[in-house]
Amino acid sequence: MKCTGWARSNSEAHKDEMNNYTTKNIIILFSVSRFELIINNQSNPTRQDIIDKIAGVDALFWYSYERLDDEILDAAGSRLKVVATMTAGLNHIDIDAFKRRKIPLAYTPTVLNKAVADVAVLLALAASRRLRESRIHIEKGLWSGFGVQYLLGTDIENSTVGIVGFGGIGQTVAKRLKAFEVARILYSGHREKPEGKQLGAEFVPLDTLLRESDFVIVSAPLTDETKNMFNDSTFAKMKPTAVFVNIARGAIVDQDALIRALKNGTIFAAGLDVMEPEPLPIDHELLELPNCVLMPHIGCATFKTVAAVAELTARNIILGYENKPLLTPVY
Ligand SMILES: O=C(O)[C@H](O)CO
Repeated sequence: MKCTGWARSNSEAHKDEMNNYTTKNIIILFSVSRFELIINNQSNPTRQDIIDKIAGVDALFWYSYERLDDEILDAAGSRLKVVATMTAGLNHIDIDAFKRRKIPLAYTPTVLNKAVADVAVLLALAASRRLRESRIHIEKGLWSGFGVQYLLGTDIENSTVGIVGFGGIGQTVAKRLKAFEVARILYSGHREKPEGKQLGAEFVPLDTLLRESDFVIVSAPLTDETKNMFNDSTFAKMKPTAVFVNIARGAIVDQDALIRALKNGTIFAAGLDVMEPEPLPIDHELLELPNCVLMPHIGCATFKTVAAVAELTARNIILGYENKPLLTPVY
């Protein structure tokens, strides 16, 4: 049995990390199930690199945002029995192609909720307390000492926080926010969730959320409906003191509109773990904005979480190969 894994690591350090903390468990799991594991250690494999190497595998362990579609499934060939993506997001996958071919497909919801929610809170605090600007002040010698008006930020205590997309990650963010004694948690989405009441969160229309929130945190999946959902008109509805956080997918935001909103003071600040494109070019305008805190899409990147996500992916592959029900099937 052959299974191929594709890492998206783009630095030697990241690769070592993968090897030490993630691949070790996977190798053990696969070897006891008598899989031959072909590990791709190539930094930034191109689509063609992937296509060239996956012919004849029984399973794909997908750790990449490369589109997973008919072309890839054709390249893998008729032996392919199961595919598992090491992501909670599914926007890079043509799910219909899997359904048509009846190939089991697994993903990794839930296990990364806490790590990603932590990053949402981290970015909310970092942006509201002007972390990037503060660092610039120190580096450039602009720190002139104590000043009553110096680098004032906005408080999270007693604030209204709006969460757009109240799935597992959004709900975990709400749990964490309790510790900060926020005044209200609002959420929007397709429907009211039973967990909302338990968490003391109010289901409101998006416009209400935008108008009333001091922090707007996006944790919705990227779909045709959410693509560019944050644009000039959405930002215009937000408070000029609002902090915008995105830990979901960059394409949910019209990034040029966000840059305008940050430059013009339409909103106060932003914290982003995701952007477009990824990796962000080093001369991108987002990097020049003092009121924008950026992280390179590492929401789930803790040693423990990545290991758990990798293990779940491997277990799904083994189950799928043995024709058993997947732990976390996509469909
Ligand atoms: O979809 C996911 O799993 C997250 O974006 C982690 O990278």
